[in-house]
Amino acid sequence: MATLSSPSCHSSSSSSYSRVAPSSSSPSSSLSGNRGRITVSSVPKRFLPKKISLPSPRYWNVTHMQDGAVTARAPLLANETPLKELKDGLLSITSADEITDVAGSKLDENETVSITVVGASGDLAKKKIFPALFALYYEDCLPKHFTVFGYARSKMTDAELRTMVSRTLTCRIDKRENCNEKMEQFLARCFYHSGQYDSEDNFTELDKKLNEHEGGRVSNRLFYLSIPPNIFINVVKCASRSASSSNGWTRVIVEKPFGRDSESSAALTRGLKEYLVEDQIFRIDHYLGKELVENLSVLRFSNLIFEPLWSRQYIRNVQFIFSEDFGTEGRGGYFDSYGIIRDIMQNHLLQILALFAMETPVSLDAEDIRNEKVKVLRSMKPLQLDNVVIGQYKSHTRGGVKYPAYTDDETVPKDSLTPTFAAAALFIDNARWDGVPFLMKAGKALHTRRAEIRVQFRHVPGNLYNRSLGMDLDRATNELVIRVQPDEAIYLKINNKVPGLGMRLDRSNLNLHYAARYSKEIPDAYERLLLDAIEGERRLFIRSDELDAAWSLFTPLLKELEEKKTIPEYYPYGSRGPVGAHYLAARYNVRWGDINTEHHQE
Ligand SMILES: NC(=O)C1=CN([C@@H]2O[C@H](COP(=O)(O)OP(=O)(O)OC[C@H]3O[C@@H](n4cnc5c(N)ncnc54)[C@H](OP(=O)(O)O)[C@@H]3O)[C@@H](O)[C@H]2O)C=CC1
Ligand SMILES: O=C1O[C@H](COP(=O)(O)O)[C@@H](O)[C@H](O)[C@H]1O
Repeated sequence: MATLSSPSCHSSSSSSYSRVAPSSSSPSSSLSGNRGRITVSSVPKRFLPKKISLPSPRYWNVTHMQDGAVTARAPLLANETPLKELKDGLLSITSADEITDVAGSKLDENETVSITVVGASGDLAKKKIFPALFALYYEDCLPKHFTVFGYARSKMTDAELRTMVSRTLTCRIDKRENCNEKMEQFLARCFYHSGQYDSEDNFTELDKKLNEHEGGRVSNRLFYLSIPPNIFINVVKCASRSASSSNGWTRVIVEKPFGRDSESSAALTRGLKEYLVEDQIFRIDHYLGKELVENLSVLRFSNLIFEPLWSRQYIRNVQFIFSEDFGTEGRGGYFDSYGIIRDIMQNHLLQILALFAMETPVSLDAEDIRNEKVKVLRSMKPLQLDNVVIGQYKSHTRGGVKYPAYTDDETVPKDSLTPTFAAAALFIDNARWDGVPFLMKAGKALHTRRAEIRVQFRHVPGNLYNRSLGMDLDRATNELVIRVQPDEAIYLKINNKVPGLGMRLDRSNLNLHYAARYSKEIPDAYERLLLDAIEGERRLFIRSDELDAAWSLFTPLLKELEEKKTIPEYYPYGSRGPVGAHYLAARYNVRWGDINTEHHQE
């Protein structure tokens, strides 16, 4: 029998999460997946929630409790499996081998998952979605019975889709064994149906094909909307009316942008909810699937040393930095009606900020985490124009190579004022963060590609070594850096003595460098998120109230920028961006942490 320990998609979750409310009076209340076994020891009944939404079996949650019977749910299991009865108010489960195989070969003989990539001919599908699905297949994370369907208007045969997909598939550096064989097996499960996005008839044809592949099993269907947002509702309408599952679940992954402002986002949500309930909607923000973003909560909540420092008392400022060393090449048409604030800040950076600043959630359950994130977002003041700097890249020639201006893109109007760079100062009006500047900076066509979180700590009060630290005490404060990409790392800058008989201080890094620490290749964010959607785990997807709160912060500013036709500060392609970002930070006595990196080995 396959067990939890075998597929590597489980190795990352060798310890799992309990839904049981933490309490000092609770006896051992952990629910841990340990090499194929679930161990729950002596959890008092009062700590078990009455009703739990669909769980992720990767995290092996107890899902349901009724009349004293406790059940856990595996990913693709139609019927919940009773584990053991509650006795005297205590749950005592030591082994649950009968629900071991997440990939489903034992448990879901009668179940199937069909993944339809709508917009299969597009850039995202080729670049990210098909490769992520293959990676999941390679890692044995997909259920035994699964089918992938590409759907788009372009005419293509199954064979042509397979050829297109095969060009983008790669094996992990650390896993090349049987790679070609696995690719062939995966491609044999990929099919294509050409159709219009607003044709119920075309979706009925798709439904027929899906039924044939599902072969009478319980059908679970995931639709990935990898299409421009103006056709989301058409597709959801047709898919839900003509191609949703009749006896299993139907879920829809929606790609950003989720609107342009509060009103359009609310309209999109209303439109989606005409055909789907909130639990069927998986709004993806792929930054939430990145390894180091996922690690943020682990770092905070499983290490004693960080959480006590995580407040205005010890933290001077926090910085969220995103930069790309290329422009909008190829995506100018989309980008020009959104700009960098909507493209990166309102979603990716704000989501990371919410995770960074939230209070400890009651549990790792999706709703508990999302509740805390919403609270942070709702505690923030809408962004003010004078707390924002915007920029746009202009052409630049370096080493004989001419790099284009943003407006050189043929799909961008020559007089476009759309920002390709923005810096902003945000504040959270709650007891933990009152007065702490949360700075964001995001830009395209800058000198480097990186995404990181920087936490700058306060000065040491009455520091005995102030004289040895030099004039610039700010630079001598501790700084925690979480480098999301590239070359993932978490490091803490500390002061130390230079070895020798004298007393000279130096700055060094305590460094968790992922490439040095782990030989395993880090999975792409889309792999984690696709697997979560298949398993019904919503923790890393955006709930509609989170989205509303996020738009409320940015909508007034975005409108003001557009109404006033604010002119962006122009910066050369490949530079560090507008100097205005430094003045903005200086207003809050902050220096951007990424500026020093050239002088220090990080
Ligand atoms: N590409 C990326 O890196 C990222 C993309 N996204 C989002 O993911 C979604 C898909 O992105 P991407 O693949 O780049 O998009 P594309 O522009 O490549 O569009 C995907 C497919 O949709 C169809 N399509 C394109 N334009 C239209 C139109 N005006 N009307 C009807 N159908 C159209 C085309 O298929 P056909 O003509 O065959 O029907 C196309 O192949 C978008 O919402 C995007 O914002 C999010 C993050 C990153
Ligand atoms: O969502 C988006 O993200 C990409 C950057 O993603 P990454 O995972 O490569 O860092 C960005 O290029 C794009 O403009 C934006 O829409």
